[in-house]
Amino acid sequence: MYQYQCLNAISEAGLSLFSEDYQRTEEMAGADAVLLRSASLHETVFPEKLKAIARAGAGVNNIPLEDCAEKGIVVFNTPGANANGVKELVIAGMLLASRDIIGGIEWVKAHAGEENIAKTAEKQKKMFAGQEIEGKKLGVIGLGAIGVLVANAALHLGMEVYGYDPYMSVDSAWNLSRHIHHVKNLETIYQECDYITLHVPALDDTKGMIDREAAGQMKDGVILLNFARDLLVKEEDLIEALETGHIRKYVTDFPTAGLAGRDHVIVIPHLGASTEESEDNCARMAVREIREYLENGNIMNSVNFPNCDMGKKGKNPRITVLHHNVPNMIGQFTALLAKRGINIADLTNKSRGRFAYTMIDIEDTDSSGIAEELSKIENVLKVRIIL
Ligand SMILES: NC(=O)c1ccc[n+]([C@@H]2O[C@H](COP(=O)([O-])OP(=O)(O)OC[C@H]3O[C@@H](n4cnc5c(N)ncnc54)[C@H](O)[C@@H]3O)[C@@H](O)[C@H]2O)c1
Ligand SMILES: O=C(O)[C@H](O)COP(=O)(O)O
Repeated sequence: MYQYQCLNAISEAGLSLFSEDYQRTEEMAGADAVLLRSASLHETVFPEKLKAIARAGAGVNNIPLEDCAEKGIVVFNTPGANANGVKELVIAGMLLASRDIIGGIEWVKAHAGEENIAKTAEKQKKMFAGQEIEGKKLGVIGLGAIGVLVANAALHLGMEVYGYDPYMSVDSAWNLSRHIHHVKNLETIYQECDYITLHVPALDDTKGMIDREAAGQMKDGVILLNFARDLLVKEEDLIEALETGHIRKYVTDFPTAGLAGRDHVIVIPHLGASTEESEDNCARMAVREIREYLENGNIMNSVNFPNCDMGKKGKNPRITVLHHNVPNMIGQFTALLAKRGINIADLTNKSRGRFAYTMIDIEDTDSSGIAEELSKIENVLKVRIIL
């Protein structure tokens, strides 16, 4: 029986995919797997039994990935599963920033109950006039699952789209419309675009990327959208640019004390992925990843270990070893099995940065004591025998 814990509300469409071999627990100490959305794990002391963490979503800056890897905990996310939900909200954000829809609706609310409201509205509506997005230039920074969808959708709305992503995947390249200008530097985006939208993860080299210098290169009156992470923008520099009107509007999915209620800022309470469809998609993918790892040892969509797949486990035990990516690990594993007279039916080893993963199918039914012996090898992080 496997135990799982949910640290955030995870859609039933996903949880119902757990078989009767899985039981929900409220205690992390007993959990084999944890599912979460944006709950922070940076202060968490991880229990020995924990094997997997699945982030039902894209961003993993709420999880200490290296720390988890050192403890032999595989962390997964659900790439692309909420991208459409975010794309739709970004388009809404662009429209809200272009037309004073919010101001207009508030005006109507304030005049509720007035007999002559229709007549007054016709007189007052010039206060809420705006501009159209068709024909304007949009810069998309980060052409991953969300960036590509936003870029293609904006193109269909008649915008001229510039995209920047030096690390773009082949999949994204396939999905991106060829009508998008693929630019090689951020300066072009800053200097050309009327709207700029951020779709990069919060990493060391992206945190604070929108600072005074970046803002200074942008066009006067630019509209900036941030549905990626608050940390990408230096708030004091942003506020300065908003006060001078250089940045005309900032639309963000991340409320902060400094921005909530401020003029020229539209703050949404992190709703990008909060749609029925995205929540269901993320939960389903997260549960499938956990089941595949716990039951077969296969890793797909990990963000701290390499992906590795040996198919469905056969009738004999499968040994899985998470370890540091250093020489002679496989030599030591196979020597240990050879010493016991155990033949290997199949073996896969994959590495990713400092970490690696080895899966071994043995031609023997008796695996007793192997896990203990393998665990003693230096640089081994976690051993599992899947029976
Ligand atoms: N608002 C929300 O609810 C919501 C929902 C999902 C994701 N997000 C955020 O959006 C981010 C992007 O999500 P995604 O699903 O598109 O992820 P993704 O991994 O598919 O795409 C990220 C893209 O950013 C690119 N990138 C990385 N560093 C870059 C850099 N320095 N300059 C330019 N491009 C760079 C990568 O090459 C990749 O193509 C997530 O990391 C998360 O922080 C927010
Ligand atoms: O990175 C993500 O997937 C989003 O920020 C969504 O976060 P949420 O699952 O907490 O809504």
